[in-house]
Amino acid sequence: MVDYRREGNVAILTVNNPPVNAISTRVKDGIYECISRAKNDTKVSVIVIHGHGKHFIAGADIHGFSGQRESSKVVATLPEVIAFMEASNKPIVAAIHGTALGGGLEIAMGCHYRIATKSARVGQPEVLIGILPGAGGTQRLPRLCGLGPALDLISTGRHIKAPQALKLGIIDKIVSDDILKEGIAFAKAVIDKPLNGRRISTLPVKDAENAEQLISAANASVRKRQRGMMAPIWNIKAVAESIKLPFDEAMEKEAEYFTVLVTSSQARALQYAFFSERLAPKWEVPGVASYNTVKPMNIKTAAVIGAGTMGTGIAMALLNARIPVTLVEQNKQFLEKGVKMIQDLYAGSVRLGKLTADQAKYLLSNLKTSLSYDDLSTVDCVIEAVYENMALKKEIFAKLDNACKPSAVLCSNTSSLDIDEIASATKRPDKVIGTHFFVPAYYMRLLENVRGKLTSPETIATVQSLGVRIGKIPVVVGNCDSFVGNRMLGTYTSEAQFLLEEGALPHEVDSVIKDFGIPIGAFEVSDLSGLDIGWRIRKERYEKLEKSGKKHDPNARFINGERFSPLGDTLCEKGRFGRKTGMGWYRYEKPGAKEPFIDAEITTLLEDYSKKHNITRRKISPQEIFERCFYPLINEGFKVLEDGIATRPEDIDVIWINGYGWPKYTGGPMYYANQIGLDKIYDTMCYYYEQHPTSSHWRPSALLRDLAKQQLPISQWGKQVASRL
Ligand SMILES: CC(C)(COP(=O)(O)OP(=O)(O)OC[C@H]1O[C@@H](n2cnc3c(N)ncnc32)[C@H](O)[C@@H]1OP(=O)(O)O)[C@@H](O)C(=O)NCCC(=O)NCCSC(=O)C[C@@H](O)CCCCCCCCCCCCC(=O)O
Repeated sequence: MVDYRREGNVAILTVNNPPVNAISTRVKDGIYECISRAKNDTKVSVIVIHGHGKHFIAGADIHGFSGQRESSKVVATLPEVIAFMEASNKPIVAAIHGTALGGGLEIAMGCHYRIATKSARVGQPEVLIGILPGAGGTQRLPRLCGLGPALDLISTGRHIKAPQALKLGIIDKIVSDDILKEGIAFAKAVIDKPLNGRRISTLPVKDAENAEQLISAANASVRKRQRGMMAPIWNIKAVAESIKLPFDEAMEKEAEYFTVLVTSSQARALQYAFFSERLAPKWEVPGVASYNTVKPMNIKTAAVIGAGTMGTGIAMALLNARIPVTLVEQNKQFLEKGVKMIQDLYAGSVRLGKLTADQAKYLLSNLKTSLSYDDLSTVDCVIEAVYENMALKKEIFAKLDNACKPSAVLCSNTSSLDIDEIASATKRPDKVIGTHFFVPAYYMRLLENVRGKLTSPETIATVQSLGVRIGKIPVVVGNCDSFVGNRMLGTYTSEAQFLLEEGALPHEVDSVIKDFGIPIGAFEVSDLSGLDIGWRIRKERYEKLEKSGKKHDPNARFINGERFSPLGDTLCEKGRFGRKTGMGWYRYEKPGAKEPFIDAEITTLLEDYSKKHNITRRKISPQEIFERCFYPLINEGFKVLEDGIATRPEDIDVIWINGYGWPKYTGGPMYYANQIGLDKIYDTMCYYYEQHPTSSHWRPSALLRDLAKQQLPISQWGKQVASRL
């Protein structure tokens, strides 16, 4: 785990714990033993610590916070090991490449010098997994780089690159990529330098005079950006101790606050989410294939069909990953508008300093445009991103099938339509797959990859690997109406509207949703994305119904015996499409304005509606709103597992956290269900199903029922499903 060797008078400690050199008990013990050995070795004058593989040290082993810890041979805790390093009379140099994160940076700060390669990143990301830097990070970082930057880095968890770390004084020098050679050379040059002033714990905190202002600004930012999370508040509190107490006493506070956080349910949920996100790309279709049995195709070039918001966003996601893209539209004007959208977004990134002008120019140089599918004969992958219309999509896929080389993978960005039907328009259904991106596609991390009945494992592997390459978290799901995310969302949006019919107002429903931690309410989001989008899809369904001989009544509150709310259609008929028309479920100052206001017209419309349908409006409690919005959604997640549409509860959680703003600190809907108690959810489902028998989303899932009855956690779901098959 930690190797020791000596080169002349330099002791070299190599941390070797793949894949990221995380600090396990054995690594911690190894560092302690090697430092002791170097201290006692009379031939050693200076010590270099570095990491084997891609990283210096990416922090403590996260598995250790909730699992069983290995017993320690040397007993000293990590903070004690770091204090032992700092007290050494022989200089210690941290030679950093890859990342020095969390406990890795804390170890580096226990050293007397820190050098790093230019591409190295450092940070204290503990807050993101619900804890705080518990090995002196909250006390040494403000002494090293100042209170303001330390508060920022520790409360946000963001990583910074070596050049910025150098500016902040976190590292002493940027060196070439031959990090060990550089470390040894640097160490030799500092052998005789006095260590006074190099032991960070002995230094005063920089910027202490502005402490009050800096701490209240940090707290204000947390309230705004990390609402509902407890870790950022405790992180700030721990850093604030650095200006109130001497180092040793503040370290005791750090340990006390660390204990509060590490035992919290938020920390457990965030750590579960951390590992779930890393599990998602490792897809598995039980009994068929999995990520480690199939090789993906290498995508060298891609095309995107449709230059609207979705198509241009997808094109940018590909361009950002240096994949040349051909953007195709049927109409020159649309194409030019799309290209302008991309150019403007890159120009904005340049203005914000996220890209240099040269980088933006390079990215744009990989964008080609075309009005003809004939230009797609050599591309490896095409992503269709036109509006949701089956006939149109089938027409496009038939044309793509003729125009593209036989090995090309054909993807549809549909958010709800049947992939098998789309694939049936081609002679290569094995190469057809859904790639459901989320708006804005260049930013949102979720990619829901929808496999059809005939999609080949190689095609699945290809889009999963492409997803990782373009910085997404790809999740494989099965084909059903609206797939996983939108299928579960459907229960929530329907129930939100039923609540309006029965007495709630849009802002009342939205505030319960936001209080739970979802950043935007159901009605706010509907106004943001445009009510007309759902209306168009529904109108297609009404037409289909009519074709099958069933007349659609615009006032109908039931379709095929299932409760339905026509309220969305009513608003659209009045031209209330949401923000873009200045009115939807809310009123806006003008079309396009962002701030929603409660609209008296909507209140009247709802009252009239309820009267017309003989519904007695009543005050609906926040608890009822909560249960009615979220329990059917969770229940649908269980049904999705039962149906084999999702292969793991973790995948559903990743979808909801990364595509729908579900608060990560609750772990996602499936993990959260366990926290509420599966029996409680099941009983509540039964209660509402009795009251609302015409809403099938209240029918409890059999899987939920079985687990609840046997008092089993969701982790046992696989066995339950298997036992019924
Ligand atoms: C490092 C990354 C940036 C790499 O990203 P990349 O995309 O390249 O790769 P992946 O993310 O896919 O990761 C690859 C692989 O590695 C696994 N992994 C990554 N990091 C860790 C980790 N830290 N632990 C375990 N495993 C990790 C990952 O799961 C993948 O595995 P797979 O099987 O899927 O291949 C990126 O990975 C990243 O950002 N990692 C997380 C970095 C991080 O969060 N670091 C902080 C960790 S927490 C920490 O360091 C806490 C410290 O402050 C120390 C706290 C000490 C506490 C001691 C308290 C004592 C209190 C005193 C009490 C005294 C009284 C008493 O004793 O009683």
